[in-house]
Amino acid sequence: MRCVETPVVRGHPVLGNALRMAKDPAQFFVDCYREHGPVFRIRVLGREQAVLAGPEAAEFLGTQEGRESLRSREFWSGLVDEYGATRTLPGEDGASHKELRDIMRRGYSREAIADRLDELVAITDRNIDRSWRPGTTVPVLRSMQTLVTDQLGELMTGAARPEYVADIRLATTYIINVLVTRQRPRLLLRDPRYRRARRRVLELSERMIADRARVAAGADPGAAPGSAPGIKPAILLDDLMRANRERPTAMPDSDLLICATGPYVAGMDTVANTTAAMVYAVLKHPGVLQRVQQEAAELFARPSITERDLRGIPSIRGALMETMRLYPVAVVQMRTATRNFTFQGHRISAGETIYIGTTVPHFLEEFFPDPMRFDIDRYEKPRAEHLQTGAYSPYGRGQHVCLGKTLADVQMLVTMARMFHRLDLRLESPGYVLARKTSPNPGPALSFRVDVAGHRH
Ligand code: HEM
Repeated sequence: MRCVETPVVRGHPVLGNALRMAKDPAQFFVDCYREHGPVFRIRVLGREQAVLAGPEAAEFLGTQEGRESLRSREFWSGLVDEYGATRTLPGEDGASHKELRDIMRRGYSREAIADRLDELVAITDRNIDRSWRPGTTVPVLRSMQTLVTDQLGELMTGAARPEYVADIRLATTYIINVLVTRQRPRLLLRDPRYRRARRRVLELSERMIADRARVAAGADPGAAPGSAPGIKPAILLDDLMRANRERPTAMPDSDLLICATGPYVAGMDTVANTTAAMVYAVLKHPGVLQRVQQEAAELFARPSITERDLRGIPSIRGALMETMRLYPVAVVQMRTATRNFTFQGHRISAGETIYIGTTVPHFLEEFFPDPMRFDIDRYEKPRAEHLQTGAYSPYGRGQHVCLGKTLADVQMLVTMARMFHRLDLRLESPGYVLARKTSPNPGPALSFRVDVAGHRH
């Protein structure tokens, strides 16, 4: 079969497409797709890579051909080496990936959080009372990072560890920027601030595991020197430790250490960016805010909330889904070609670095009419625009599709419902346009602040 010549996106002689991509990655890939079609090549700092974009590319990730043609290993090998592990979940493929995913499935599932929604509300309240006081101006992204780390720590690892928030944040930033997306040079890993954060995160892992072992042994972890009081259930950590005990070749000590902090690396920045963007998007649309607050008032009129109750909040769910469509945290999925293959008539060679532009359809008129409009009613039947083939992929696609996606949905729905219920927030001015950053993940800039006009409840 004759192959089509793959277009190369024009760019700066030295920087290639780096600047355009760094400015607004989602828009960059949409523009390229419009100009060049579903396959094109870009150059970033001297490296050329293929991009497969659009609905067919998103679907391709989930097909057998896609699974056999693409692998994730290279993108995560830097992290594995840096932390002395043998493998990580996002960096494995095929049977090895399945084995790890099976070990972690229960811990990352809705089961980990389903009967703990009141606890989630209590953690949110604790953060509101501490950091969102009436009359103050709050840096939204930082505050959401703190809140999310508090939630993930308590719900997934058994105890909130506020003293480690700054270290987790810093280490995660370096991991994503230097080791995974490689937007920054490796030299930065020598930065003493990173070295300290890395040490502290490993120390956190060791503490979590030691505390959990004491719980399993029946000791009161609150009484043990150096351990956090009030240890809670932690399915993920328990399952990881069981695998470590019973199948040490599948989960050696070195991998246990890095897997234990997985929820933070996978969940902190993604959830904080998304919820911060949702704060902006909802405040920017007063009609949406009103509907969100109405549903939240009904939700919290109940003495206790369950997962079932979350089915009755279509406006809040629509606002979250619309935020994830317009402000995707994971714009592309990064892969390497395992073999030569043809996609849409274009030849891709084994060993090539590939970006799969799964979120390009989020911005296409043919899937989402008036795509830049924040329209929270797109997701209810009969419209259900997201259900069109390949249209909506905020959590990725295929075998690496976000393992925590149901948990993340629940976490974000409850958190946002609670915050809009309790807080009277205002944008700097009604005309304010969100300042955005792209590193380590795309999201609201650190400068994004809101005024807390008061507490509603
Ligand atoms: C806004 C929230 C989130 C978004 C947008 C998101 C997005 C994603 C995406 C796109 C991937 C696939 C990456 C790839 O294919 O290379 C992924 C993987 C993953 N996510 Fe999430 N995520 C979110 C929150 C969470 C949370 C809260 C957790 C758990 C606490 C989590 C755990 C994971 C895990 C364990 C994987 C690796 C799955 C695998 O490789 O098999 N995520 N996420």
